[in-house]
Amino acid sequence: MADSSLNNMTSLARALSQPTLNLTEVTDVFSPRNSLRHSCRRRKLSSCNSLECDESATSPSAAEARVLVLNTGGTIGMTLHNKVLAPKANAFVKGLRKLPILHDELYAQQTGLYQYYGSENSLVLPLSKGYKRIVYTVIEYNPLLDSSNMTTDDWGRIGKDIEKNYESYDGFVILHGTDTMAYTASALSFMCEHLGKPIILTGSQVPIYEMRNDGRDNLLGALLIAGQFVIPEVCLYFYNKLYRGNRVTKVDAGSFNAFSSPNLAPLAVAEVDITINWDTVWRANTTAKFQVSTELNRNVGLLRLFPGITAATMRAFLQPPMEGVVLETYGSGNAPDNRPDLLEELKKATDSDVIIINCTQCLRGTVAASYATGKVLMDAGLIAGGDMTPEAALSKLSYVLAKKDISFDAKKKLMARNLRGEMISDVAGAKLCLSDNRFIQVIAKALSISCKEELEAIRDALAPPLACASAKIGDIEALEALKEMGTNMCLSDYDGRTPLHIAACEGHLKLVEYLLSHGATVYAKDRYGDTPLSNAVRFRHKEVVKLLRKTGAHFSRDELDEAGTELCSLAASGDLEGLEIWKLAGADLNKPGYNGQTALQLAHAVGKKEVVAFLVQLMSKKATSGVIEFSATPTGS
Ligand SMILES: NC(=O)C[C@H](N)C(=O)O
Repeated sequence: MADSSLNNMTSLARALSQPTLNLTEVTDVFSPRNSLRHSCRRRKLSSCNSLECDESATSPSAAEARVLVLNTGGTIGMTLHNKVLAPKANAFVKGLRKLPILHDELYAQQTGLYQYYGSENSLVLPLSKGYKRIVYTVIEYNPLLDSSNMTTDDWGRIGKDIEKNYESYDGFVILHGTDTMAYTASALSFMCEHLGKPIILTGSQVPIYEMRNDGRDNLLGALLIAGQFVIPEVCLYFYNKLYRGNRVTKVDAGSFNAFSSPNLAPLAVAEVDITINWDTVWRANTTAKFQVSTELNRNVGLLRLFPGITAATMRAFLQPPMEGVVLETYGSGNAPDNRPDLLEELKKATDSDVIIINCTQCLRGTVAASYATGKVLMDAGLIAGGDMTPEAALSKLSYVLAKKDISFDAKKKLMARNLRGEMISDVAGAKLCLSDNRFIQVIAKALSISCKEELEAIRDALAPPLACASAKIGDIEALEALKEMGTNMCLSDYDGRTPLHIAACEGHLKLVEYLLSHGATVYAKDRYGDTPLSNAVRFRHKEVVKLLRKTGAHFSRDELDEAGTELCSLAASGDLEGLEIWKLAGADLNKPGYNGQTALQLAHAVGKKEVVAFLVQLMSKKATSGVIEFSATPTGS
């Protein structure tokens, strides 16, 4: 342990002493801007000169973020009908337009927002404290549902809508009734595989149309987080807190503070500032592309143990077609060990391939094999559900049991494993404590710092530039050391540049792979609005482009807007390699440039025959997952 810390220190020291490690240089790797590119991006933002649209709102090209809102129903949009609350169709967006905290009509008009986004359901928040404009589009479901009416089919529809729109938005907000919100949030957390963007469920206890209501704050908070932070999780936002979706349960029907996450601290709190608890945020750790698995097994159920339950009740519940059961047991996962009749029913069910998960009825705590009354359940073949909520355990069963391509044993193993942060993992507790880290200790001593909060503050201040510096020279060991300190690989330097941006510029494929497997996000945008993908394209790192594409990276809307002009300039200069890499990165070669001409038309007009031939060949090939199936040597003319 001491040795490896010392090694890590050595490699960090090495990173720090590299002559190439001038931090200004590192972060300036991509600073020079092409003014044409940037003026193309700005819609009509620069013509906006009202007091509402101050300079900071209009000058940086990365100032707008897009969020898709799926309105499924719930109290937030309900009105009274015959003295009871029920959803009201086609009223929500109209209502929002009248609320200045949720829509800035002047900005929308002056920047041509409606024409640009082409939707009457597009709205825009006032400028955020972080100088972002969050433009959001609302899709209203028909019918709108009280969440008590939700089924697994509705979960599938939400999942598919997110999948369909994934590349066009920075984040997603799902408006949902509170009654079954914890179930939907849990289910979506499993259904959304390799998620890289925030999906935030919210709703309210009082309709947004009423004078005193919690809907406005909840919606505003969810939008601000979804538009400003790359939290790659299905979350639930309520009463100023952002929770991991599969950790929550509804605990209060009469309070604005309706949800609790008993076994996991909130991912963020929205107080004077929005503070993200990055140490807790789940990291994607994948190089695979986002997809939604809508296959769910409905033969699952929840059974709450109670004193005096009969064997007949147990038997009836475990009958086919039941395939998976969450047994809500007492305390730390206990059941009577003096009831052989019950234990026999459980054993018979597990022997006939019913998966039974042992979850506690307690709000807080975990299942542990500390009592004889708990051990009998393990002996009967139950799987320990750790500290999972019953909602998470049930939806996980439904998701895992529906998997077609894996064996029954593999399904049991998946149920025991932490898949999306829904339970304490095997390595829980192994998280490195900052005070163990020699590197931080040395700094702390030098600065006479002793308390944990101060140490964390130092780590958070030092880590981003150090990680970018390590990325610049391709030093995985140094990154490893930083990771051991608890550094979040998504943190950016003062230019908004993450280690992944830098590694993509440098073409360090192995390091890009490392970062992607350790929590880096492909959707990070620097202060110029550039993504790691556009950096890799600019510096012609083909393999990095392929890997980023495979992981789901795509050009941002702004980058796509200017692709035509960039392609024309490559065509004009006969830059075949440049054209190929843009195609690899997913650009549409038919996109016209600023004067309406496509790259092909331009090459033709200026007599670049080899470019014409190359483009024709390129356009006939399919670029799937960043691979174009042809050789780069152009043929014919
Ligand atoms: N507050 C709410 O949203 C409760 C409502 N019954 C629902 O779940 O849709």
